Amino acid sequence: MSIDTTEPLDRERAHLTASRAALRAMRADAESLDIRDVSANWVNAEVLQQQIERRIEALADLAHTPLFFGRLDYLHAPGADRAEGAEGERFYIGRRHVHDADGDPMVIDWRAPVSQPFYRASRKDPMDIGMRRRFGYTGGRLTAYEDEHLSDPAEADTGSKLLQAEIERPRVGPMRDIVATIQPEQDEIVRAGIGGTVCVQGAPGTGKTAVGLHRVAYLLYAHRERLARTGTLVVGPNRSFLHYIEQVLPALGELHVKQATVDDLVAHVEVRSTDTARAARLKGDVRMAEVLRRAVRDGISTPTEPVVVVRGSRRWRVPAYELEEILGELRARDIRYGAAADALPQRIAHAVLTRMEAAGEAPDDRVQDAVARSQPVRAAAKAMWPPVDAARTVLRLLSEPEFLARCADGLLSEDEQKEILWPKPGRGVKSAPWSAADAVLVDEAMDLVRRTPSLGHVVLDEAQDLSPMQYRAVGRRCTTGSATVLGDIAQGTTPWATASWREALTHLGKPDATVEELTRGFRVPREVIAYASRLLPAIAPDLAPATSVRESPGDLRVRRVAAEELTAAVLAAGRESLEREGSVGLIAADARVPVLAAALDAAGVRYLSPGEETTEQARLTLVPASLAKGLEYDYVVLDEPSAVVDGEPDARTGLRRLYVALTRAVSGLIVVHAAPLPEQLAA
Ligand SMILES: Nc1ncnc2c1ncn2[C@@H]1O[C@H](COP(=O)(O)OP(=O)(O)OP(=O)(O)O)[C@@H](O)[C@H]1O
Repeated sequence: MSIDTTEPLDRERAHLTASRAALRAMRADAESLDIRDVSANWVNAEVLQQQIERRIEALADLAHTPLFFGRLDYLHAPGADRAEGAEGERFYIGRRHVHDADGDPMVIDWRAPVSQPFYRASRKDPMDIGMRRRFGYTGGRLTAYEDEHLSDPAEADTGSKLLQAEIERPRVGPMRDIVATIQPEQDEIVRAGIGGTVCVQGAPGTGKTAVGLHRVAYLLYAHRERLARTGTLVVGPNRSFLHYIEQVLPALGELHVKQATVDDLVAHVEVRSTDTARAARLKGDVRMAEVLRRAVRDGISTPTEPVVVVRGSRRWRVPAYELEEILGELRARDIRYGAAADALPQRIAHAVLTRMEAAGEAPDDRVQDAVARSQPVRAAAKAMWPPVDAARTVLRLLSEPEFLARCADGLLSEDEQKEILWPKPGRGVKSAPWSAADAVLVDEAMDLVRRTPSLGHVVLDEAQDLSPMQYRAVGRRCTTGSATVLGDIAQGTTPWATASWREALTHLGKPDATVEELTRGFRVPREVIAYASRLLPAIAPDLAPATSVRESPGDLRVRRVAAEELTAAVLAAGRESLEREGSVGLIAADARVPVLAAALDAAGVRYLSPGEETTEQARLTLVPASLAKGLEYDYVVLDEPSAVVDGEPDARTGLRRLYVALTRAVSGLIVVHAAPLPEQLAA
């Protein structure tokens, strides 16, 4: 390996300049396209114009994201049969494809098959690569390169300094893409086929979120048309997290991926109350799916009267027993409640038509439609299979003890039923005291009535925190597509957090998904992860601690102070951290946040809320422990660990919350406490 700054660098800079010029020309071409002559009608023209505008948008030259970050020199032309004399080819690898005026590639998209060896080739398997070159940039300027001759046995494998520099880079601002340094084990997940669902268990900072986002970008490249039709979605735990990650995909040229929380997906009713932990757990229990199925079907009733249809001078009669048969058949079929309701009048009409034919008439489809729409048939169908409003059904379930008892018979104990009933019955869908867990029930009920449309691919981040009913809600949004499920059992902080990925995947409707594990940590320094891992035996005994790829051991300090000095000491630690480069996160139990906010205000220290972008001027964020998940800061000051633990309904959840808070630091962690540390940490 060599880091060189002489002449070859000039050649590479020249290629960069030429590539940027080529990109500008591509954009100018797109801008000057005149579609008036080629599109026959205005609908086509509109669609075409939109596509062109998207292309122009995607071709923007972003000053701070280098156009290419790597180069591959193949030993032979890819695809050529490697005959002697076949010439090797050189490819520059970047965030998007750039070609010159003749259409020859100047930069290859990182997602293209020829780019793959950039991420995967090794000395063991050089993948026909003679040389792999990585480029280093400083403020948009190409300043260094690093070569590996993978087939040269004499060259020592010393690891990449540029990779190391990228990992150690001080953090400011939102999450960035890792496209220049995706690691082989990450690349395998990024490029896994679209057909299957992949679940990734990974310790804090192993790149789960990064991998999930790059996977979406990869799938959009490899299956652009299909996914443009069906759509893609990234699901994250909360708004601040979504703000933190929202610029990664646009930087990769993907501007149209939806991002949402689970609550957003099921926002059919206004959430205005909170459940007890026990009620929320019960409402998230998978038994509720069957309770709801019964509730939705509760109104179905066996006919006792025949249907009589009058046409002209004749009366046609379908007896009750035959109606009952039709009903039985519909009940047994695995179709949505609403679809069955739509089908029922047609079925009854069919029975009428059979009678007409038997009597020598020759009715056609129009007659069948007319019969199906006739008043007696519609009335009978409505009585047998009444229309259902999903939200009203759930409202009744949570308001009427007898209705709940009927639907939950043999599923929920009396005690459990009491627990989930609202203290006061809801009056109407608009004003009822819906909780977040109730909204998920409404979503399930809606899907029982009408099938929820499925997307092509869904990425589910921080998946460990979902309840079985929430997994089902996400799962029905990818029934015909696939999913990437990312999480860490040790970071599960909801009372219903999953204990097993197999189980979670079953609820999601993807029981055959493959489960991969990532163990190399890119965020948390060695000493800090070792400290946090003291909690693992108590919170997730089956998981191995992550290893850290960071060279610096990290800066870990634990300070005990007198109770009355706690806030001042935390403030001092915050100030101390601000003297270093990069972002600072002051993490505290939610209940401690107002006190710390007041202290920061009084001291004139400017601070942000999670999700607000850190800048060179505003680098300190005050983070309630409940929002720390998924975020990272260069330096973390952790206020009173025992308060973080005590903020949760049970000790295990508390320790998991603490584990999340302890694993947000990139460079250093200062723990400040007045109360004794939790014994697992003090050990
Ligand atoms: N291959 C890589 N090259 C450079 N940086 C990386 C790489 N993989 C991950 N990182 C960085 O490591 C940090 C942690 O990544 P990420 O947030 O994706 O981890 P995570 O597994 O989702 O963590 P958590 O469990 O805490 O949510 C991020 O700053 C990310 O950019």
